[in-house]
Amino acid sequence: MAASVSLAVGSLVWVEDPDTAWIDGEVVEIKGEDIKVLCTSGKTVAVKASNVYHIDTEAPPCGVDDMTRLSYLHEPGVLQNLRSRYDMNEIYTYTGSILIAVNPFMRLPHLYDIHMMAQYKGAAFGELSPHPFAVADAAYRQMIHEGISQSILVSGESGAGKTESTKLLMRYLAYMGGRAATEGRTVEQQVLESNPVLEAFGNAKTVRNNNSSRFGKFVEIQFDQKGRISGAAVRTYLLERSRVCQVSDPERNYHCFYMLCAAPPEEVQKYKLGNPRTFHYLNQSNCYELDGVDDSKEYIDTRRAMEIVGISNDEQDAIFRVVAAILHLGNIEFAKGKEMDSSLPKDEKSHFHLTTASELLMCDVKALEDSLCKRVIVTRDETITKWLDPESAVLSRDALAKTLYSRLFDWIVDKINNSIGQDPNSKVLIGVLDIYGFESFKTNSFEQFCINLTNEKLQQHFNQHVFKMEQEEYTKEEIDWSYIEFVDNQDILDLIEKKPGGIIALLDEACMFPRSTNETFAQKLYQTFNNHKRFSKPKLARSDFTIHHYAGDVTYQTELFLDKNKDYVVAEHQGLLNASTCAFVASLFPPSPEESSNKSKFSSIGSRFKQQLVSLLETLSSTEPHYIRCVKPNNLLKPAIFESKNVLQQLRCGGVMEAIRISCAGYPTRKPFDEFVDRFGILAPEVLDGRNDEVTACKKLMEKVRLDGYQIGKTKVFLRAGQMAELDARRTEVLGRSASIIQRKVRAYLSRRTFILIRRSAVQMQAACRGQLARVLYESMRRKAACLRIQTDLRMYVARKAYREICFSAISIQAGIRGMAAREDLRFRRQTRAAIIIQSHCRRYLAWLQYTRLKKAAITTQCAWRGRIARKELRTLKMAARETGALQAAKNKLEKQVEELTWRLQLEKRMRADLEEAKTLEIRSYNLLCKKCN
Ligand SMILES: Nc1ncnc2c1ncn2[C@@H]1O[C@H](COP(=O)(O)OP(=O)(O)OP(=O)(O)O)[C@@H](O)[C@H]1O
Repeated sequence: MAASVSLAVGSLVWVEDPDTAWIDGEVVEIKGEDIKVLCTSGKTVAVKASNVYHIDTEAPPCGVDDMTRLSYLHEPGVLQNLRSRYDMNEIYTYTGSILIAVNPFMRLPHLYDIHMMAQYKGAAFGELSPHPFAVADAAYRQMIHEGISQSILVSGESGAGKTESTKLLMRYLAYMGGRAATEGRTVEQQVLESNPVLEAFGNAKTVRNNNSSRFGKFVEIQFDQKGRISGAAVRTYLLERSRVCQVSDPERNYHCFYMLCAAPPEEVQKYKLGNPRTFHYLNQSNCYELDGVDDSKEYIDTRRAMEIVGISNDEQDAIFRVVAAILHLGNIEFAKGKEMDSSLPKDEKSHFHLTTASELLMCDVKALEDSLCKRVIVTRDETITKWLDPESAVLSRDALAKTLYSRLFDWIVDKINNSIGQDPNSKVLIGVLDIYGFESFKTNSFEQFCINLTNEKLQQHFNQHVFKMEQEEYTKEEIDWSYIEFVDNQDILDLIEKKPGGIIALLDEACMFPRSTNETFAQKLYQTFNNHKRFSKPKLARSDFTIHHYAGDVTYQTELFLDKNKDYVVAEHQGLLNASTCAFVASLFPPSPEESSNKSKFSSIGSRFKQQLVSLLETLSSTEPHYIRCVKPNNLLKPAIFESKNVLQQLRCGGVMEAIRISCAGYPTRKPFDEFVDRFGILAPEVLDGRNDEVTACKKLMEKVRLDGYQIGKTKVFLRAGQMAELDARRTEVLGRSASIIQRKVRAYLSRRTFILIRRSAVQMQAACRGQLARVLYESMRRKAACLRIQTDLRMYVARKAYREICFSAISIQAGIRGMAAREDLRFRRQTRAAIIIQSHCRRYLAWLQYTRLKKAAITTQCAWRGRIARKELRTLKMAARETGALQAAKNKLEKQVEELTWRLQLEKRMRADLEEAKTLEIRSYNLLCKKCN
C-alpha cells in the first residue's frame, strides 16, 4: 500500500500527522526522495516520498460503499472514505464481505424498520447499501441453500456498537425465521427478550459505554428444515466479577442493583432496601443515574422480559432476593474481636445487614457470620478453626458476594437456555458472537489478558478464513499467485496457552503452589520466555510483562493475576448456602464431590476460559463465518465526531487494514465458469455460439473486454479487486443500450400500426361526413344569419332601455348624492361653528386660567421681592442702628473727656488759687518774719 504513483509539484497527497493520523496537502518541492508538502492546516512539512499517499481527486465525495472499489487503497483513503460516509450518516461500509459499522451515537430508526427488513429480504449481497441486515440475510440464505451453519462475528472495542449490531442481526433472523405465534411465547420472541434480561444482570455503565456488556456472548439460533427458528442457546464468557464489590468513579455497578432500589415501594420494603447511596457496593462511585434511563421503568420491563423468557414469578422473587442480599452483605463492616486476630460485625448497623442478608438468603445468621469471620482447616489429625482478622473478613465477604452474583448470572443464562429450548433435530444454526474487542489500557490485569487471548484466537480464525482459505483456494484452482505475506499469530497463542509451558499453565502452577507470589510468578515468566520474540520484560519492572500482540504491545501488571485466576468457592460459603432453606439459593451451590473432605477445590479461571474458547472456536470452525467490525468514532460518545487517529487504531486492531491489503493483493472476486458466462456473455455474444467450451468462452470474453490480470482456475474465473465492478458496469451499459433499442423498435412498431388504423378510419369518416357536413353547415349558417339579425335588434332595444335606466338612475343618484352632500355640508358647518365656540370658550378659560396663574405668580414674586427689599432695608437699618450706637458711644466718650477736662481745668484753677494763697501766705509770713527780725 505504499505510494506507488510518481509525484510532481502540485500533486495532492496525504501526509502522516501526529494529531489527525493523516492530513491532506499539496507537494510544493521535490528533491529526490525528499519532498515538502504544504498541508491544509497551513504548516509545511518535509517528508520522504515513500511516506506520502496520493489523494484520489476523482473519488466520489460521498465515498464508496465497498472499500475494495477504491482506486487508491491505502490507510488515508480508507479513513477518508469512512469519514465522508459517516458525515452523511452512512454508518455502514463493506470491505469485501466484511461489514464495517461506525457507531452513530444517535438513533437512526429509519435504517432498521420493518420496510428496511423487507427490502433486504432476498436481495443479493452488495446490491443494496451495506447493512447488518444484508449480512444476516446472506448468512440466512447461504444456510438455507447450502445447508451449512453460519456464524456472524461482531467485534470492536467497548462502546463501538457490538451489542446494538447483534440485536439488529437477531431481529432480522427472527423476522426471516419467525412463525406466527399460535400460543404464548414464540422461540424468536424469547430469543429477543433474552437481551434485556442479560443486559440487566450483565451490563453496567463504564467510562467507555453507558451500557457496557461485562461478558462475552455467543447466541446460537437453530433452524428447522423449513428455515424457521426452532431453538436457541446462549453461551456467555467471563463475566466481570470484580465489579460487584468494586466500582470506580464515574462508573456504576450492574444495572439490576439500581433497578431494584428503584422498584415499587412495597418491593423495596420487602427487601429492606432504599437509596442506592446507602450501600457500600454502590456508593464507591458518585454515579447513580443514567441519562435518559428510568431505573424504575427498567425494573418493570426486566420483570416482563424475565416472564417472557420463562422465569417464573417465584424465581424472579428469589433472584431479586439474592441481589438485595448482596447489597446487604456489602454493608457488613468488621471490627477486631476478643481473640487475637479475630473479627466480628462492627456495630448495630452491621448486625442489621448481617441479619437481613441471612433472612434474604434463608440461611442461619450465626453460620453466615462464622463463614465470614472463620475458616476451618482440616488436617490429617484434627480440624482447626482459625479466626480471620477484619481485613480478611472483608475479603471473605467480597468473595461471597462475587461468587453469589456470578452463580446467579450463570443460573439466569441456564434458565434462558432451558426455557427457550434447543432443537435436537436441527441441522443448521446461525451463531452470533458479541465479544469484547482488543484492550490495552494504562493498567492491564488478568481480565485484559483473557480478553486479548480471545482476540488473538479470533484473529487467527479470521486469518485462517480470509487469508489461508484464500490461498488454499488459489492452490486448489491451480492459478498462478505469489505468496501473500500475512502475520500469523500462532506463536502468540503458543506463548499464552501452550500446555505445558504457556503463560496460563505457569499461572495455574503458581496458583497451586502456596508460597507463590506475583513476583515469583513474574520471575518464572521472565526465565521461561527470555528469548521469546513475542514476550518481553519492561525495563525497571519487577512483576510486569509485555506481550507483542497482533494489534500492538500490551504490558500486563501481574499484581492480581494469582487471585483473579483462582476460581474456588470457599468451603464455608459453599456449605452455608447449600444448606439454605431457599431451594433457589441452595441450587446455586450444589454439593461438589470434594465437599465431604471440606477442602477448597482449586480451579483456574484461565484454564476454564481457555477451554471455553477452544469449544467456541470449534463451533466457529464448523460454520461459514461473516464479519462485522464495529468502530467507535470518538471517546466522547457523541454523534458527528470522527477522530481519525482513534478510528485508524481500531481498524488496525480489527485486522481490517490487513484484510484490505490481502484481499486486494489477491483475487477478491471469483465466479464459476457457467455463472460467469451467464452473467457476462452479453458482453461478447459471439463467443456463445456453441463452438467454444466454457473456459475458452471465458478467456475470449475477457480478451474482448480487454481486462488484464485475471486468472482462469480449474472451475472459476478469478478477478482482481474492482474488475467485477468494471464488468458489471459494462454489462449494465450493454443491457441499458439493448433495452433502449428494444423499446425504440417496439414503440415505432406500435406507433406505425396505430397511425395506419387512424388514418384509414379518418379517410372513411371524412368521405361520409363531408357532404352531410356541407348541408348542415349551409342550413346552420342561414339560421345563424336570421338569429344574428334578431339578436342585433334585441341588443339595440336592450341597450336603449338600459341607457335610459342608467341615465335615470344616474340622475337620481346625483340628486341623492347632492342632498346628502348638502346635509353633510350643513352638519359640517354646524359642527365647525360648535367647534369654534368650544374653542373660544376653551381659549377664554385657558386665558383666564393663565391670567390667574400669572397673577398668582406675580403676587408670589412681589411677595418675594418685597420680602427681599424688606430684608435689605432691615439690614440697612440694622447697620445704621449699629453706626448710631457707635456714634453715641463716641459722643459719650467725648462728653466724658470734656467733663474730665473741665474737671482738670477747675482743679488747675483751684491749685493756682491755692498757690496764690500760699504765695500770699508766704509773703505775709516773710513779712512777719521780717518784722519780727526787725
Ligand atoms: N447502530 C446504532 N445506532 C444508534 N446508536 C448506536 C448504534 N450502535 C451503538 N449505538 C450507541 O452506542 C452505545 C454503545 O453500543 P454497544 O453497547 O452496542 O457497544 P458495545 O460494543 O457492545 O460495548 P461493550 O463492549 O462495552 O458492551 C449504545 O448504547 C448506543 O447508544
